[in-house]
Amino acid sequence: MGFVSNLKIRANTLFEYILINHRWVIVVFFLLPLSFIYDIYYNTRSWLIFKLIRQIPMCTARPGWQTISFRVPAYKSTFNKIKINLVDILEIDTRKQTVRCEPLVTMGQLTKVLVDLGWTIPIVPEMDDLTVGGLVMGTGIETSSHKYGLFQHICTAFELVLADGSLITCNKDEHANLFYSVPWSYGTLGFLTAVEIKIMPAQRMISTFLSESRKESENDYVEGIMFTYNAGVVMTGNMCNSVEEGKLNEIGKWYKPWFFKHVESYLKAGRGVEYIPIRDYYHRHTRSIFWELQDIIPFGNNLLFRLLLGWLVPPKVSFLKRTQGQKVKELYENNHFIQDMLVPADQLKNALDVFEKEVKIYPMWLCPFKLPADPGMLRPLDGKCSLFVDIGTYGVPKVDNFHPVETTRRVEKFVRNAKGFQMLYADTYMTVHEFREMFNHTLYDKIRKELQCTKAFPEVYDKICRKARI
Ligand SMILES: NC(=O)C1=CN([C@@H]2O[C@H](COP(=O)(O)OP(=O)(O)OC[C@H]3O[C@@H](n4cnc5c(N)ncnc54)[C@H](OP(=O)(O)O)[C@@H]3O)[C@@H](O)[C@H]2O)C=CC1
Ligand SMILES: CC(C)=CCC[C@@H](C)[C@H]1CC[C@@]2(C)C3=C(CC[C@]12C)[C@@]1(C)CC[C@H](O)C(C)(C)[C@@H]1CC3
Repeated sequence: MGFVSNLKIRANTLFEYILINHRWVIVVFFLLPLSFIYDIYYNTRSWLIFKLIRQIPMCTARPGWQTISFRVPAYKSTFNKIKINLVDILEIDTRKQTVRCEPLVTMGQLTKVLVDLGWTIPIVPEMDDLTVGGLVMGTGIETSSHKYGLFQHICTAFELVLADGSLITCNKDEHANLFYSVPWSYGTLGFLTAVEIKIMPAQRMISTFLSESRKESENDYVEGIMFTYNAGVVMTGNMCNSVEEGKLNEIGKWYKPWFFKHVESYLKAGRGVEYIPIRDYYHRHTRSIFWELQDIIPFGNNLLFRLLLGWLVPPKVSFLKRTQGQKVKELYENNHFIQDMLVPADQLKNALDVFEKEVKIYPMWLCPFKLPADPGMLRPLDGKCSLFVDIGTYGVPKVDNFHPVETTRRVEKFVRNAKGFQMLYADTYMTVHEFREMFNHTLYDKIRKELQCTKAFPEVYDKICRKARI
């Protein structure tokens, strides 16, 4: 008789009767074998993880189609994917003038929270969905970069989980070598868990002054768009709080013309000043995805379309990517050129000639930036802080002899010889040797050895080369 019968519990079913009066039946025939199988499963899993998976390099589990680049990383299907679903802004310290945020915080999310509180980050890379993690591990640039440098130069600390599982915080004073090696390392030194970024007070408007001349030291923002080889518009902007009567232009409103089309109208109109709300300015190229949306929705800038559906635009880059299919992909591969090349300012004229000869794509984006002489992957040639220009070409080449690989390789060669750099979200056809010639690996190699990254993470080249992307 089962001991529970003394408690006068009535069994309603046979199963309950056995459970109450003869529990050993369940335990011996079911629970013991189940416990045995459970232990075998977890022990085998643990053994496998330790022996095999630890030999497989790691990457983040963020799906390839979500990333802001043309391709999907091939390694996402073979590497050990580590979930880093950290999506929040952690702390805004107005006394220290910093914001601490997690790697999946996006630019759109960050500017919304900060600007509402009267703050901003000095460089807000264009496109709402760019993430802090991607911008730190890759790079970020905007029209205030002539003053503040690249995205990495406004970051004051990185918090990472290293290959051995330890958590480390690095900045200019503590673990400085690691701090300078993280930018452009594409997740090959550790997993980023938090970033501290400088903030500064934001004023509500930006007055943009569209003219042919530019005075870098006096302007908060400088941007150029070339519409032909000979004609372009230079925009300089400053933050301000008041608006001149009749000069407010809320370019972010859904019914407004696409920004680059609006800028183009200044080719005829000549100089002009206008006042733009700060977030509208930051995300001015978002609605038209620079000028890429015109190839996808040819009537997207038509007034009727803007009035009716403009509020839904743009589609998410990640959704476009997810749904493009093989044929569209091939079409883009063979007839489209998407590159950002960073060249020393004194090479700008030569670079414009090369782009005119090789691709003839307009509009062309020009964004000056300052490159401090910090240690790391990017080193200005003479070891002094110098001015560079990002030349952004996105579109269909208008030359007869365009060949996706050969043309890109010729442009890459020019950039290497000019001591410039290629942005690595785009296709790169450089060999590993050419890549190491463009990017200084001295500190990177040292840190990888020190942190025992060899088995845990691949090298940058193996994540960004053409072979690693589908
Ligand atoms: N205005 C601008 O400056 C623009 C910049 N870009 C480019 O877009 C890219 C950013 O796109 P986004 O979609 O945000 O980022 P991605 O998801 O493309 O990530 C870029 C790289 O950063 C690594 N990475 C991201 N988060 C972490 C983390 N927490 N720990 C370790 N590694 C991490 C990724 O590693 P893994 O492969 O393992 O996931 C990947 O190699 C940048 O490379 C930038 O240069 C694009 C448009 C405009
Ligand atoms: C430094 C700066 C300002 C870079 C801007 C880069 C953008 C113009 C690039 C980044 C991602 C990008 C390559 C992308 C595309 C166009 C150019 C983009 C937006 C598109 C939308 C073109 C159409 C394609 O079918 C597809 C959807 C895959 C891609 C996605 C990524």
